[in-house]
Amino acid sequence: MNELTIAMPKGRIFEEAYRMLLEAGFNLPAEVEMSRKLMIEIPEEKIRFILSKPMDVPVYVEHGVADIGIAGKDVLLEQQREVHELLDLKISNCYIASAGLPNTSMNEIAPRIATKYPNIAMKYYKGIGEQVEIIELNGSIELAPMIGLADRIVDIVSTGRTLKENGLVEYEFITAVSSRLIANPVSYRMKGERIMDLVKRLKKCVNEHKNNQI
Ligand SMILES: Nc1ncnc2c1ncn2[C@@H]1O[C@H](COP(=O)(O)OP(=O)(O)OP(=O)(O)O)[C@@H](O)[C@H]1O
Ligand SMILES: O=P(O)(O)OC[C@H]1O[C@H](OP(=O)(O)OP(=O)(O)O)[C@H](O)[C@@H]1O
Repeated sequence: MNELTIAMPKGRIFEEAYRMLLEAGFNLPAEVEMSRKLMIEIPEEKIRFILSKPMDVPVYVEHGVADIGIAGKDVLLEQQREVHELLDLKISNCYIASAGLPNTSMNEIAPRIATKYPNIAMKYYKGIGEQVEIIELNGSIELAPMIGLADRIVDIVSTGRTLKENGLVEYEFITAVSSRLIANPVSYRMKGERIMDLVKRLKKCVNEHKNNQI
């Protein structure tokens, strides 16, 4: 059996993704103790996890140091890397939207859009024929309209709580987001059997989740 290196995003997605691997029958420790370790070896399954920032997962997979990885569709759309998207895991669901102060229209000339997703935002506004100026931020995006840095933000919305608590309203839905299983194209060819077995088992979990929701 080939050794498989899996890039896992630390933070929000990790817990749901790890639980799914357990459900898929992989022989993993029931709980991963929260340590500072960034690489976890599971010799029984010939699996090695590398834990990275969510935005970095496609980088490891594209370079082939991880065979597969789990990444948000937001990250994949933003980065457009050379990786295969194998399966929608339908976890960590949220969406990308534009938002701003209530009852305000955008500046007529080059409205300013604050975002952690410059490519997604640029493509969206280009698509609707708006010429915008992108202001790239790394977090706390909702601050931007409040303090006059931007007319609108383009950011993730999940519960809507952050928008509400900062007095912002949603203007346009841009795209739905969930986590995806991705693979390095060479690994996909060389370790195809192993990767397809994993896809099959995870697909079964995705379908079971769907059936439980009906
Ligand atoms: N409410 C949410 N806010 C942000 N990301 C979410 C949310 N719900 C689901 N996600 C998914 O989780 C991923 C982000 O995870 P997380 O919030 O742990 O990282 P981050 O805050 O972007 O990273 P960093 O560690 O660099 O601050 C996104 O790429 C998205 O796919
Ligand atoms: O709709 P909600 O459930 O409120 O979730 C959306 C918020 O969560 C994310 O922020 P995060 O907590 O990752 O903080 P940061 O982007 O400011 O680092 C996102 O950027 C929104 O601000």
